[in-house]
Parts: sequence; C-alpha cells; structure tokens
Amino acid sequence: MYLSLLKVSGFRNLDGLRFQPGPRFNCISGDNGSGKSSLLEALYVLGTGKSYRVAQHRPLIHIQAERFSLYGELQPSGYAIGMERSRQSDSHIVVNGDRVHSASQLAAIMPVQALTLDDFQLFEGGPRVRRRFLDWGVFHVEQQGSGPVFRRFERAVKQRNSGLKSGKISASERQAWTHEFLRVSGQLHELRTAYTETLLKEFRQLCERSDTLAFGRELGIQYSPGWDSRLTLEEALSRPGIQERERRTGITQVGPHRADLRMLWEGMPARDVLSRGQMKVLGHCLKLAQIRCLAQRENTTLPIILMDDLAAELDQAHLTEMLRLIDSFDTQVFMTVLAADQLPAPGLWSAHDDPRWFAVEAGRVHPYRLQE
Ligand SMILES: Nc1ncnc2c1ncn2[C@@H]1O[C@H](COP(=O)(O)OP(=O)(O)OP(=O)(O)O)[C@@H](O)[C@H]1O
Repeated sequence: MYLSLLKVSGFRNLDGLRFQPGPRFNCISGDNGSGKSSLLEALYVLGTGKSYRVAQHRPLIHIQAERFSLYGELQPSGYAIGMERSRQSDSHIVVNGDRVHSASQLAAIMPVQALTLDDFQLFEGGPRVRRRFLDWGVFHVEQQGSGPVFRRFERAVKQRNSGLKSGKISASERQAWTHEFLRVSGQLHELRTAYTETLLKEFRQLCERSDTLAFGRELGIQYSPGWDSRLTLEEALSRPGIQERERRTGITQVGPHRADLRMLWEGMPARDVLSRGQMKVLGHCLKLAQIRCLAQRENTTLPIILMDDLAAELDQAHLTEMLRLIDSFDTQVFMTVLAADQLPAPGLWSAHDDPRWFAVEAGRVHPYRLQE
C-alpha cells in the first residue's frame, strides 16, 4: 500500500499543495519553518484523524482559514480518503465517497507509524506514552480481535467509575460492573502479554543486526499489568487499601488502564543511565520492531513510515544504520531533513531504487534530482 497523491489546503502553512510521492523512500528537505514537519503531520492526520504534535485540532488550521482539508489516494487499493475539519465542527471524513463516522476506521485503510524527535519519551515520558505505544501494536497485529476488546474495556472502566462516583450503587450493581471489568481486563491483559513477548523477540533480533545497535541488547523490558502481579486482578481490587481509595476518589485504582512497560538497564531505570541519543535510537528501534511484528503476519498492510528530522542528534553511524533498517521494510517512507547533504550517500543505505527527493519552499513541494 502506498500513497500516490496528497492534496492539502489550509493546514498550518500548507495551502493548495499537491504532492505525488514515490512508492518507496521519499526524502523531503527544506529550511526551518518551510513546512516539512507540517507535511508529515498532514499525512499522519489523514491516517489517524489526529496529530502527533498537538492534542487539539485548532492549531492545525491555517490562522487565516476556517478549515483544513486533506485528500489522499492509495494504491493499489484505489482508496480515496477525504478529511475536513473546521474551527467549530467535528471532522468530516469520507472514504471512496462514503462518510466514515470514526477516524479509528482509517487505521485499517491507511496505517501510519511516526518516528519523531520525541521517541525518547518512550523512556522519559509517563506510562500513558508507553501504553499508547503498546496498544498501537496490539491493535495492528490483532486487528480483528482487539478492536472490540479495547472498546469494551473503555466502557467497562467508565461504567465502573461512574458507579463508584455516584456512591449510591448497591453491592450487587457494584459486583456486576466489577465482573464485566474483570472479564474484559483479562482479555486485554492476555493480548498485551502475548504481544509484548513477540515485540521483545523482534526488538532483540533487530539489535543483533549490527555492532552499532548492539547496546540495545542490554535493554530489559518488563510488562507491568497495572496491579501487583503477584495477585490476580480480583484479589488486587478487593484489598482494603484499594477499596478505601476507590471509595474516596471514585476511580478504579488498579487494572490494565494503569499498565506500563518498565525499561531497565542493568536493573536500573533506563532513563537514568542512557544518553538522550541512545534513548532516541532505541525508541525508533522499538517502533521498527512493531513493524517487524506486523511483517511476520500474512495479509497485513505495513504502515507508511513517517520520520521527522531523523538526522537530528544522531551521528553518521547511527543514522546510516537506522536508514538501512528502515529501507529494509517493503513499505512507503517519508522522511524530513534540513538538507540532503545531512544524510549519508544513498548508496550506503538504500538497496532499492534511489530515494525520491522533494524540496519544500513556502508551503509548496517540488521534486528534484540529487546531484552525484
Ligand atoms: N496554524 C498555522 N497557521 C499558519 N502557519 C502556521 C500554523 N502552524 C504553524 N505554522 C507555521 O508553519 C511553518 C512550518 O512549520 P513546520 O513545523 O512544518 O516547519 P519545518 O519545515 O518542519 O521547520 P523545522 O526545520 O524548523 O522543523 C512555520 O513557519 C510555522 O510557524
């Protein structure tokens, strides 16, 4: 699957933009503030309905525009996705002319994975960042089975919390909500445990590839389920201290919504020992390991890979190795860079046709040929 055409209007500084990328590696260069990251962000929004840079959609709309609109065509599926978002209204998404009511449906049509400068947050950020990362993999690898589990789990937590908050629930009502919460938590826990094992295997193999990435083999990753793992979730919920906290706060205190991945280095929190560049490289590797998990499965669509400013903070050896790794996936890639000469010569990392080169200037994209 690859994107053959992108049109963007009123999105940050991009307006009237028409972009025909190549099916494999696309390098996008341009000065600071030219619109490279915005172009990548537009692709991400088209595939997910949300940005990886901001939580709200308003900053995405050009300051003088009322709305942004995005349009993309995918090959060989022939899918055409249109998306519009105004300052006031919710998003309007159309796939092949039919209205789509939830942006989450786009994930199956145009999956995207973004490698960004923030990937060190998988180490330094809070548990929410790691849960989102983990669940991206669970969702994409177990697409058929996991979608309903996520939805039921969210509903079960919400219902249980509103019952706890109202304070007026009978013991039998509380039991019924707890029963559903336990049932669906068990399913989510199983999906995450199985996926974490596969992910770790792929991550280790990826680090075996070269001496440059060998330091990644020392990383220990432990799945922490969201409660004391020596107990069952039911036992954890019935502890007097937990019940007292639930009565006081009206919030379910333990469960998969509190899960985390513990990143360890020689038994210490990895964020206390690894350099920022190392965290960034390993953060990228973890995301690429997710794509390897998908590549092992039959009939899966590999995500389009978006890489914003990969060259920042990486030395040439790490940069070359990351580019080789990314080039080894049979999927479309978009990468931004200030100038093409920041990258090692394509002959060192690209085994396929030459990457395509595009320059962004004042919100417009122009193809160009790289001088030898
Ligand atoms: N809502 C908006 N309306 C208009 N312009 C915006 C809006 N949001 C951001 N911009 C501008 O869009 C331009 C492009 O930003 P972008 O982050 O894409 O640049 P970039 O090419 O990635 O630069 P850098 O190399 O510095 O990261 C910037 O000048 C920014 O100020």
